[in-house]
Amino acid sequence: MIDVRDLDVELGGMAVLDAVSTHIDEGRFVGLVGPNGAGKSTMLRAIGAVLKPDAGTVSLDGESVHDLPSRAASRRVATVPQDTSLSFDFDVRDVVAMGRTPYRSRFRSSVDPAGEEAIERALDRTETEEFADRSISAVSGGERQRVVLARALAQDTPILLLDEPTASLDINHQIRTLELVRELADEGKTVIAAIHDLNLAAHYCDELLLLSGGRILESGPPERVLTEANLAEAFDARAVVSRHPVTGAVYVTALPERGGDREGRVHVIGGGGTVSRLLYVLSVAGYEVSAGALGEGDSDLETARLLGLDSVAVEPFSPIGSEAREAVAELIGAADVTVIGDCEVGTGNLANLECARASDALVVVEDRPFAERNYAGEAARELYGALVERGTVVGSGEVLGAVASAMERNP
Ligand SMILES: Nc1ncnc2c1ncn2[C@@H]1O[C@H](COP(=O)(O)OP(=O)(O)OP(=O)(O)O)[C@@H](O)[C@H]1O
Repeated sequence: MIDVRDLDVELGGMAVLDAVSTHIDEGRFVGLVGPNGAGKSTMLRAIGAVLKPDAGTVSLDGESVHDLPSRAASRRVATVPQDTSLSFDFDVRDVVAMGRTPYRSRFRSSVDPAGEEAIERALDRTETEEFADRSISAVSGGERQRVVLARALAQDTPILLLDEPTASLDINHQIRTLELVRELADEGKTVIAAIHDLNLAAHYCDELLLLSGGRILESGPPERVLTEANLAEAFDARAVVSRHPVTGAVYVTALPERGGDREGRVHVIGGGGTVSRLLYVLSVAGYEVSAGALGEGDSDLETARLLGLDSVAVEPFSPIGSEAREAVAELIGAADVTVIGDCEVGTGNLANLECARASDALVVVEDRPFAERNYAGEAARELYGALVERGTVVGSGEVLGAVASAMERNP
């Protein structure tokens, strides 16, 4: 159990950590997230007794880490620093063996019965065995990062502190490393890791601590911490938070700032991925964009959600019910311009197109000619034909211009 109480750290005359308090239970995997310079490394260094705080305490199972003799502290906490460069030229296996230092006597060439096994196990779990006999100066940056993790594992501590453990790793090893760290936590280790990739952090960690300007802005399960408001405050970034469609984990997408100069509301009718790009382009241009109705599972709906747009969702592959129809009518009523994407004119879209009739300013995207589309019967064809006649028909590359003109005509 780690208990951090009112931690203050000043560096170079600046308050880097300001009254930081938190409590971490055994076997938890906690992700430390926050912008550059927030104080993540400093917090890890203070918890790992690498740095003495100016005020406050860090207790491990009730004992102050800063009062423990260094060997005792090293048997409790292992740290993998951000900078893994080593200034000596040992073989990888010897570097990993250094993790056993806290268990070796300085006076006798004494025995560390668990040592060999711990070293082999650490090499095995970090997949560094294959280059164990190579010099540490002859491995890549990412391989070295795994070696330093192996050294920390060989240290066999109940607490593991990792400062950006995946920073120089390829995508495969990022996942493998975090899977390993997850396993270690499930086996009972308490892990705190500074992680820049919010989505990896959300997927693997039990809890997140969001640090900003040396203070904890939020802590708790990923869905509580990674909110649009918290991300805006901590990172000064526009981001939308959704659920990853495959893993179900909280998923953050950082967006470019809205262009800002385009004003007005645009409603988009699409489906089957025909308007995903369009939703993005209109939204980034600055418009308030809404979409729908779209079937659950439709990639256009996923995009709308990722972009944080107003959308109407319905059961997939079924006609749009009266409630959804009303919602669509309301969005179209509020919009200055309605855009019909290059989508199917099938049963699914029929009610949307009927609602679009009410729009005073219609832009119709036609990458495929009228005749080549699929229609759900003659009535659908007629309805669509009527909309085409009333609207401005453009290719998908010209939509932004067409929307701007329609806005001007319909202020
Ligand atoms: N030795 C030092 N002297 C003065 N200021 C320092 C020192 N070490 C760190 N800082 C400052 O303390 C702040 C916090 O640094 P820290 O490394 O803890 O941030 P971080 O959240 O880990 O950042 P990053 O994501 O960039 O690694 C930064 O503004 C940094 O410039």
